[in-house]
Amino acid sequence: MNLLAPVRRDRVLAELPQHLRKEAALHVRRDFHPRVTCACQEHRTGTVGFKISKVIVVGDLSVGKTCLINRFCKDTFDKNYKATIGVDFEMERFEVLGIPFSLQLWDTAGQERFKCIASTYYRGAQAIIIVFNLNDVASLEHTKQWLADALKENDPSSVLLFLVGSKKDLSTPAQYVLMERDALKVAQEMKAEYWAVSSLTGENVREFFFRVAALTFEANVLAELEKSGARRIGDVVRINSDDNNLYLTASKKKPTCCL
Ligand SMILES: Nc1nc2c(ncn2[C@@H]2O[C@H](COP(=O)(O)OP(=O)(O)OP(=O)(O)O)[C@@H](O)[C@H]2O)c(=O)[nH]1
Ligand SMILES: [Mg+2]
Repeated sequence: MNLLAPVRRDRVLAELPQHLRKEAALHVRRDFHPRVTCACQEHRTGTVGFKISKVIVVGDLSVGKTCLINRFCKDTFDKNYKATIGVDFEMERFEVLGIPFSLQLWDTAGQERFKCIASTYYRGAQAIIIVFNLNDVASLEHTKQWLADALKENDPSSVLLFLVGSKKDLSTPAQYVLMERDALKVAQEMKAEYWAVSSLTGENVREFFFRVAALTFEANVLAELEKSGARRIGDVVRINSDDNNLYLTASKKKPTCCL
């Protein structure tokens, strides 16, 4: 893979992609954080343009993790089940607000016998995608355990969480409504952003990964700004301490400028 090849035109993000459900979103701002927009305009994003952010995808066997990644990265869908053995990964390059940004998508095995190998790849993730099957309530219940395992290897205070219901094409509207109600509750408990997708039809797949790329990028730039001391003392820059953040955890002081 050539890291220097131009970014595909359909991987260019000029605006913040929106959440699916406001009840379970990482934040509900319409635009990128003003500091991020400002830093990108001035090319003050530190190492973000050169960084590859790691995203891990976990969940029960056969919920559709591999199909989800393949639909987005290769625009393909295979109706035959081929279990992932250990892990697999795909690299996807974006341009966000004019800055190159790459996501490394780690597709892990859901089968118990491969879990041990897969879990050795959990460390250092900037985002965790927990997938369940919208037509299988047990797979939703198991997401809590998948999350707990993934968090053992990562910093819970900085990692972004996404709870994704798969195989939306297989549920009737009435079944979907019931499942979504439960899934939103789980997402809120986890402080995860909720999505529902179909890799067969492609519904919401692109929107979802664009959101992952945008929020991971935004968190990275904010962390860089914080690290580089480009903030004023007492002006805490944290993605999870924003006014519009539903999962508010810390007290905050509103930024008054983009520095
Ligand atoms: N109808 C439908 N079938 C799907 C969808 N996504 C995946 N599948 C099917 O579900 C089965 C399992 O999909 P995979 O993507 O291999 O599942 P996985 O989560 O990667 O499984 P492991 O690698 O064992 O953990 C395959 O037969 C897919 O064709 C979807 O959106 N709709
Ligand atoms: Mg797989």
